[in-house]
Parts: sequence; C-alpha cells; structure tokens
Amino acid sequence: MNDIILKAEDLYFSYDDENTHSLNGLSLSIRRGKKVAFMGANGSGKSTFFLCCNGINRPAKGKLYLDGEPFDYSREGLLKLRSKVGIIFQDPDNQLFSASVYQEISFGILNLGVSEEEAKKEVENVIDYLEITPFRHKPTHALSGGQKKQVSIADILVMHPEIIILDEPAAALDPRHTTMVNKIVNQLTENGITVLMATHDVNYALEWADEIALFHEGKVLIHGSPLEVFTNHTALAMTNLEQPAVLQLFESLCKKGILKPSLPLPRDLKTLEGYIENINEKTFYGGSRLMNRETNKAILVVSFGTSYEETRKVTIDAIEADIAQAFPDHKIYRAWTSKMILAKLAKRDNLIIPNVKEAMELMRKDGITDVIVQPTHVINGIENDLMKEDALSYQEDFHSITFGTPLLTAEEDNLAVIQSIVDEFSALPEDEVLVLMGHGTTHYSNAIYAALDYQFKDHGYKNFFLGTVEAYPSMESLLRMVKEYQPKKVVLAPFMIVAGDHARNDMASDDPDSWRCQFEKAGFAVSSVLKGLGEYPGIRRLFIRHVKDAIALQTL
Ligand SMILES: Nc1ncnc2c1ncn2[C@@H]1O[C@H](COP(=O)(O)OP(=O)(O)OP(=O)(O)O)[C@@H](O)[C@H]1O
Repeated sequence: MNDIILKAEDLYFSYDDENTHSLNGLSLSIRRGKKVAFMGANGSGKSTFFLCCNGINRPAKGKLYLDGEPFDYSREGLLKLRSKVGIIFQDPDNQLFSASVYQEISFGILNLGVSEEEAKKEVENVIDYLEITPFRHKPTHALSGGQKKQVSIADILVMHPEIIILDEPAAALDPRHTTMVNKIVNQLTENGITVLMATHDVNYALEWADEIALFHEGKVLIHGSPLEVFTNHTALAMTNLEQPAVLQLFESLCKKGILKPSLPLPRDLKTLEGYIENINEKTFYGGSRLMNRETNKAILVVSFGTSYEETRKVTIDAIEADIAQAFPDHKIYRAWTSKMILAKLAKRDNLIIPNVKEAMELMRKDGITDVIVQPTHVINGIENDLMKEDALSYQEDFHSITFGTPLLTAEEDNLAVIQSIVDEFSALPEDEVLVLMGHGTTHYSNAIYAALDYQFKDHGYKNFFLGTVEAYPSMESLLRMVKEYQPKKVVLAPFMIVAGDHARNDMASDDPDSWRCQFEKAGFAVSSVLKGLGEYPGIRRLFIRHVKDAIALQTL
C-alpha cells in the first residue's frame, strides 16, 4: 500500500479567470493515517485546497493523486473520489440539502449504487454511533447548529471514506458539541482514517495533530511536526498565528530559569503541569531557581585534611565555624580530599569524615537544593580540579552547585594574603627573615609561589620569603636568597592551611633534611612557628569573601 495517500503537485487554482490565484503553486503530500492540521490566515487557500481534494474544484494547473493514481474527473471517477475523500463543511447548511435526517444520510451511499437494504443498515449504524436518534425524525432545517454538524458528519461517515476533511469543525459549536466532535475525530483516527482538519485553534492543533501544514498565500509555507511549526516564530508571524499558550508559558518559564530548555517541548498543559509538579523530585527539570519549594542552601567546605587534631581545631574547624557564623542561612558541611588522611583517621580514631562525593550524597539526602562548594585549598591546583569534578558528578541532584575559589585566585587575594601574614608577623625585626613553606605542585598554578615571594618584596617586605617543599622556589634557591640578605635569624612558618605533617617534619623536625636543620647548618639561628594559615584571622576572612562571591554568582 502507498504510504502517501494524497499528493498535490504544483497546484494553481483561480476563482476569477486567472486574475488572482487562490492556490499558487501548492505542493503537499499526506501520509496515510495521519492527523494533519491545516492552518494559516483567512484566505490563504485551505478551503480551496479541500475542494480540490474531492474534485469540486479542478486546478487549472498541477496534479492531484489519490493512492498514487492521478485524479479521474469523469462522472464515475468523481463519485469514487467522493466516496473515498469526504468533506465536512464548516457551515452544515452548505452540505445538508435533504428534507429529513434519514434521507440526508442515505443520499450519498445510495448514489454509490449500494442496495436499499445495505444502505439502511449503514445509516442506522451511523445514527446510533453519532447519537442522532433523539432528533432523527426532525426535518433538517429545524435542527440546531450542533445537530446539523452531527448529521453532516454522518453524511460522510456512512460512506466509510479513507480521508475525512473537516473544515473548522468546532466553528459555531458550543463546548459540549466541540468535545463531541473532537471525540468522533479521535475515534476516526484510531480506526486508521486519514483526517485533514482546518483550524485556527493553535492550542488544539498542538495537542491533536501529527503534522501541521501551514498555508500562506495559496502555498504551503511549512509542513512539519506541531513543535517544528509552532517554534518557528517567523512562520507564525507571517501567517498571523500566535504560539500555543502552553509553549509560550514553557518558553517563559525557561527564560525565568524555572524550567530547563533542554526538556522535551510540552504539547499539552498536562505535560507542562507535570514538569512543574516534579521540579523538586527531578532536578533536571529545573533551571537555576526553585519555584514552589523553599530552597535549602548549604556550604560544603572542602579541605585537604589533617590527622593532627590540635591543628585541625584551630584551622579547618575555625574556618568552618567562621563561615557558619557569617552565613547563618546556610547549613555547613565538611569534606576532605586526602584519601590517606581519611583512611588513617577511620582506622586510628574511628573518625569518619566524608570525601567530596560522600558529602554531596549526604546533602542530597538532607534535601539540600543549592550548594556552594568552598575549598580551603591554597591554589587552583590538581586537588581543586579533582574536587570540582567529584562535586559536579552530582549536578543532576541539585538545583545549583557553585564553586568558591581557592585562597590564591585573584590579584586582590594575593594582596589580602600578604596583608594577613604581615599582620601576623608585624613584630618581626628587619634583621630577621620569615621563610614560609608552601607545598608546591607540578601543576602550572605553582607559579603563584614565586609571584607571591616577589610581591612581598615589591610591597617593601624584603625579609619575607616563600618557598615550596615539592617545587619551585625550592630550599636551594631559598638558602641562596636568604644568605644574600644576611639575617640574624630565620623564622620558619608553614604556608599551608594546617600545621600538619609538612610543618612538623619537613619544616621543623630534627631530620637533617628539614628546613630548620638546613638553615642551621648554613649558620643561621632558626625558630619555627607551627601555625597553619587557617589560624590567621585575615585568611579566614578571605575565605568568607570567596563564599560571598560564590553566593553572588549563584543568585545572578
Ligand atoms: N467561491 C469563491 N469565489 C471567489 N473567491 C473565493 C471563493 N472562495 C474563496 N475565494 C478566495 O480564495 C482565496 C482563498 O480562500 P479560502 O477560502 O480557500 O481560504 P481559507 O484559507 O480557507 O480561509 P479561511 O481561514 O477564512 O477559511 C481568498 O482570497 C478567497 O477570497
């Protein structure tokens, strides 16, 4: 069987001897069993095309095919065509011409040469099916508009056509009759009949149609799925059509950040209602703001971690406490990134601290909707990148995840860090040097250490030095530079959030490789300050500023 049931090829039709063309080179293919809505401005040619489809109008140029066969305009050919393609006119008075309902409905089928008996059976069936019985004995002229419409549908249905054309079936019908006609139309398509319907009701067309043929000046401007057509704003404007209300509302909710534009476009209000109803359960429905539920905000403070309880209390705990105090409307969560430390604490102290993924999971279970992730990492290195990746793997579970920046990110961070260290060591005499021990990394962000060392001096603090355990500036260069300064004493302090392993062992221990021993060996008096950066109030204030910046980003 031919998939294309009806085809129009380059049709031209004129009502006034070719002065104006009501069809102007129209081509269109209709697939079998589809529900196609014909839309377009008044006078764009829909009704003229319909009349071509059952042979009432004969195009001056171009061809029509039914089931692949060119239209046959002979008397028999037209009879056959009209039994297969039935038109239900907009105004039933243009269609009904028999005196009684029974005569009216049986006229077409008898014309096809069906026996009286057979015709009677068919007519009774359709009278029953379309609920015409209560007024079947009335003369047609005495019927109401809705009843006339029922009879005009019966006229066509009784012939068992393959294609039914409805020209604005709901025009002049009350809501009850509109619903009835819609129900009949739905039943027709369920039975595999191809239905072409002219309508100006964009909302109905979006919900009902498989395809839309949008007419413009006697031609088809676009023929596509309802969503294709109704999201084409240019085509809609050209044809005086409004976008369906459900799509307007969906687009507006997306623009406001309430729904995600990546959601499938809704074709009916029920689908849109479902999106809104489930916005909290299915977070991928939501945009950047929640609508109908209170937002549950949290700050996840992510640290590398430490196994030294003493330093933890005065650094990580203190940072978290300050953040909690500064943002009372946020719940504070903790995550640590060092697997080794987490395993050690679990084994040694039975202390379970979540990693980033576990903390995200915990927040999800607690019903948190918006998360600020604030690392206490010093630089934007590998640790920070991995932490972000882990947090973002939970993106679908939250309405928003926003990252605060590590300690040293922007130019003003460098200055603030310098200021907090200078404040802390304001009593340092000029003939002593402060040597800060950073961690260092192979990541390109390591350059910040040398830059900061330079900046100390640039701001007049010539006796402040910054090196790293694992990268540049190394102990070697530090020794060289410190020797050049010729201080009386070297004061060592960690440039790390906590004063943990590195501070105790690599910096201050008796190990001959420790910085203390190396400086002593070079002839300097050395003292060590075992104080992590987290203990400096200026550093804690800087983290609070980073959280504030992240919150500002989140609410943009
Ligand atoms: N019987 C007729 N005699 C003369 N001109 C006609 C006739 N029927 C339609 N036209 C003209 O043909 C053009 C197309 O009209 P048609 O009725 O096909 O448009 P339509 O898209 O069905 O409009 P509507 O949405 O108003 O039903 C219009 O310019 C109209 O004035």
